[in-house]
Amino acid sequence: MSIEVNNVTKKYGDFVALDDVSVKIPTGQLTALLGPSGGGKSTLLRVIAGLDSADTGAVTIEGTDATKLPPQKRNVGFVFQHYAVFKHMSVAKNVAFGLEIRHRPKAEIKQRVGELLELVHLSQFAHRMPSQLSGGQRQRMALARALAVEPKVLLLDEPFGALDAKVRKELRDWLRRLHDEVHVTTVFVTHDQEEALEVADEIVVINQGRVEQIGAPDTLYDAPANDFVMSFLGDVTRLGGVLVRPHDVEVRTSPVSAESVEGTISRVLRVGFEVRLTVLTDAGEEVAVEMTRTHARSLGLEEGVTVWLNAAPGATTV
Ligand SMILES: Nc1ncnc2c1ncn2[C@@H]1O[C@H](COP(=O)(O)OP(=O)(O)OP(=O)(O)O)[C@@H](O)[C@H]1O
Repeated sequence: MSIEVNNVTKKYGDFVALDDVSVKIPTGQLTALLGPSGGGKSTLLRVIAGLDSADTGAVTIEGTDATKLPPQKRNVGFVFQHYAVFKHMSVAKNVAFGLEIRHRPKAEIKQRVGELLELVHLSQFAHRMPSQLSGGQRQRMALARALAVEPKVLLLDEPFGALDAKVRKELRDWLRRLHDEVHVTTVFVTHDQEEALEVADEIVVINQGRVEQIGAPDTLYDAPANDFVMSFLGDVTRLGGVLVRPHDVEVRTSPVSAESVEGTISRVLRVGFEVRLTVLTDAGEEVAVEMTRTHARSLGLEEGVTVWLNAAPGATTV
């Protein structure tokens, strides 16, 4: 195991930020720490980095007990959301910084910086100043700088947090490809479930200082351990008292079984290729349903139409 966090508790005054957290992160894996704001994700990352110390518990990195080691002795590279760039240094100098303070030979530094800039697709910007880069480019520069000293572990706190949706998506794809190339054990913090589902090999769901579930994206999505994980990883609605995903609600214009729930369509919203319906059931539940436009059209679904709802066979329910 590359990173092991065992029974870590961290308090700020009386407030418990991490409550007996244990996580194992295998070598070479890309892991997301996912959860709502204030849940403890950044605190856990900082404890792994050594920027914060645990009150109790232990952190092991690559078999070495790192609990008491200072950050610079842990062989981790980190990039935090409000990335610190050296504004007065060129992109190449920023990337070279970690190697220069380690007094590596000039020729080696030049070669390594060249390779890294190629890796993050910034070769043509080597001589620019950080202020002449876009947000996404600056973030890639920060990643190159963190990778320069060949850390065993890369820790990223909301690496794409401050960027717009399109750039986030590009960087997300890029991070996945980069990870496939260099295989450095990577842990990144995000509150964006789609980002975690798309990029990570494994997701650790953290809420109120506790680990709710750890698993591959598909496992968490298809077999959530509880209400919290189900609602955090994807949309949910309540049908007949159970949580179900809106696209797993089947709509018919006549009942198919004794379980069919009768209701009236109270709202129809068209978003791109899909249609989102709100159905008010006779029991007073407002059920959200998602389906394709074609399907909605073929059933003649409009506001005011009476329908019967069932959870699709095999649907995930909690
Ligand atoms: N230095 C500190 N002093 C006191 N409380 C703190 C400190 N750092 C964090 N906390 C509290 O610990 C809790 C967890 O914070 P943390 O930053 O780990 O959450 P997070 O899951 O990363 O949230 P976000 O997504 O908003 O960054 C929060 O309630 C926060 O207010």
